Amino acid sequence: MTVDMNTLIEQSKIAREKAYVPYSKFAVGAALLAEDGKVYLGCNIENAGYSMTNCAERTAFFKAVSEGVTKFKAIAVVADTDGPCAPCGACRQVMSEFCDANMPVYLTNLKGDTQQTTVGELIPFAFSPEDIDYATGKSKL
Ligand SMILES: O=c1ccn([C@H]2C[C@H](O)[C@@H](CO)O2)c(=O)[nH]1
Ligand SMILES: [Zn+2]
Repeated sequence: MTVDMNTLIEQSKIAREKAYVPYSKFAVGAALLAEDGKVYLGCNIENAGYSMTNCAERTAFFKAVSEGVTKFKAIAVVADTDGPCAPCGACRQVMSEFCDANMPVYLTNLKGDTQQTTVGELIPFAFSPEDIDYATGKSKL
């Protein structure tokens, strides 16, 4: 069974319910569809040392990658925002590490506004693994 956009968005709302956000109270959920059809859920996890906070999107990616899953087909992100919730720069960089530029990203909110974009649109001209020359440790750019 393939997971469609609406199912992935519903899953992201379920993920959001687990958000640990005592400081910002801004709960975010993400649902990441892996190539094999499995969905990895992520929520944001805050910390009294604010900078240790992990976003919902990266939680989902790190759960999958830590289980050996590194290929993905789509991700949905949801928050209680006026417009569709946009991922931060750190999450865009992580997306660019593991996803093709044309991978769909569904940005949504609790009201149901949905904006479909792609990883490449969110992070054009990304620094990627191909930019590093591992023989010399220097950038190829
Ligand atoms: O796309 C986003 C944007 C923000 N946050 C989290 C980080 C922090 O916990 C809270 C406020 O920035 O929202 C996410 O999880 N994903
Ligand atoms: Zn983020």
